[in-house]
Amino acid sequence: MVLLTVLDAFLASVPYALLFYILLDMLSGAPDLRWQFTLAAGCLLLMLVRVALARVLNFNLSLMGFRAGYQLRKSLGEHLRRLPMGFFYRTDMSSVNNTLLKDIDMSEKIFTHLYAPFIASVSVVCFFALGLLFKDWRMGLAMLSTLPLAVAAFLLTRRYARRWTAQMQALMFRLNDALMEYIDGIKELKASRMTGQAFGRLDKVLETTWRQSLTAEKASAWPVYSFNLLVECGFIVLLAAVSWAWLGQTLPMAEVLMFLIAAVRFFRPLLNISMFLAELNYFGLAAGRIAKVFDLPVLPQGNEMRDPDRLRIRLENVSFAYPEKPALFERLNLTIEAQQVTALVGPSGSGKSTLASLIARFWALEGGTIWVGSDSQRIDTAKMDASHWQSYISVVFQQSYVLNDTIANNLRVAQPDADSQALRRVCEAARLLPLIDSLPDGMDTLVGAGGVHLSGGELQRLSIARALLKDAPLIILDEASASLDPENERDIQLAMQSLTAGKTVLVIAHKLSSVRYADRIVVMDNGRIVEQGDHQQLMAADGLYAEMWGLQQQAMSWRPVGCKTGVMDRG
Ligand SMILES: Nc1ncnc2c1ncn2[C@@H]1O[C@H](COP(=O)(O)OP(=O)(O)OP(=O)(O)O)[C@@H](O)[C@H]1O
Repeated sequence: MVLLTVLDAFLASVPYALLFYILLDMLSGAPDLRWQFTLAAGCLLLMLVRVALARVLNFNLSLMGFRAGYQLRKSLGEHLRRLPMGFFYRTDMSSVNNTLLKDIDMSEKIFTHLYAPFIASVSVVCFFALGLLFKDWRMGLAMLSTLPLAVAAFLLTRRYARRWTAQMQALMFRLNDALMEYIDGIKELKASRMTGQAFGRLDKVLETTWRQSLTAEKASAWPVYSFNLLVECGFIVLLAAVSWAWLGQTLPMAEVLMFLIAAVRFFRPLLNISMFLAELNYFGLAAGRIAKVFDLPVLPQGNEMRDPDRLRIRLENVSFAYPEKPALFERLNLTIEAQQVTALVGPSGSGKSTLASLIARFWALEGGTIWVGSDSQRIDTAKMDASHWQSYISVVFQQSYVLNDTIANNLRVAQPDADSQALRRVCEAARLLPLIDSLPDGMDTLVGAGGVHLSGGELQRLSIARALLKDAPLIILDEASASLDPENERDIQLAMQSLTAGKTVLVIAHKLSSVRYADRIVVMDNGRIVEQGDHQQLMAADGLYAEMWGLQQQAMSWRPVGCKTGVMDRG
């Protein structure tokens, strides 16, 4: 591709040499029209060759750009997939979005917009400089006289400009974030009548960005300004040299004209080069940000592909701490029996969700082991291939994730080749079928942003249907903590019964009544397991569980009175 671009630049320079001979002939005492036509026809032919070449070049460069962008996005996506959950909690995701959307776009642009023009400009400049030096070294030197100064000025001001370029990009990203924050939060802001304050905040960011970006824009243009100014001074030096040589009769008119025409052709790509180099500054910063994401350490995983003989999970001396936080679990031990329902209960913040996340390997342990399988064939889950282990698990979060796609495609995330009968079967079990059949496009109805709105309960049932389709032997359920209407709640309970039948189930429970019949209830408090047993045993023990049960029963018997004052009274 480089050779083709250089060839194209060479072909672009040749007509100027032909022009010289046309001028020479015109200014001679006996112009030869046939000779001039032949040379002009040569120029035309070169132009046609260049048109054909440009098609090949543009097509291949676009292809290279899209391929590079595709590969980068794919590898970045793969890398993000292998990062621990901690990254997604701690990192400002808008910076990752910016890297994924803007920085990679910029890398694509390098190929589609910069690569060929840059090489072509450098080649044209080189061909012209060599050609003119060869023709008349004095004029050639005059034309190039200010170039070293221009390069030095460019290099000197580049460092200063780079700082401002970085600042300008940061400002743009800040502006994007502020806009996204405003748009994302507009529903809640409206509800709490705070759009005015929030817009004031956005307005402030807009104003600061506008003011600072003006300064930054001026500063970052310095290298291009100084380079262009000094390069153009070269044209003045050339004019003086050409006039001096012509007056001294050491330069014929044809060469005077040729030098002047060629100078215009020489300086234009030179000025372009400075713009390309300035754009390369932006690319350098984007490449740095992309490299930073690639440098993030991934969740360690093994390559064990054995299938566990049973889905019995044993946590042995498990220790874990969130980054920059004190230890949450220290030497925690727990067994989750195969094909039983184990419920995790406890006060908010006691560590229920974290425990489930560790089993699903969203995080790496600090110490201890999570085994799967019977005692005779136990496998360390940390040594298993992550995708292999996750193929055994279905997680149903209380806040379900929905793609902006059809219901069918949302379900097929769990099993891409599932046929429509399988989809209907799981939707029936998840109590979604009546809703889907009432929609005009049925399974092909679009949901998510821009599609049909689904209620919280319906979304959770969609998530259950997805888990049913995956048919994994270990189910982790994060029970909805928010109150649902009785009908929705009953539907979800029935859907969950279908999902969990015959499986190993771990339920993170917020309402004790819903796990009353669990095979085992594990009570957590402050990162420790304080009690375990079935409902009867725990009630008899009269500990934390019995206390929580009593409080929830009391809460259930409260009813609102005096709606006008909002006072709650015990019924
Ligand atoms: N991503 C995180 N980063 C840092 N700390 C976290 C993170 N997630 C949870 N924690 C902290 O870990 C502790 C346990 O949280 P966890 O969500 O596991 O409790 P939980 O029992 O599931 O709570 P809830 O019933 O309110 O959902 C809490 O102190 C919480 O603040």
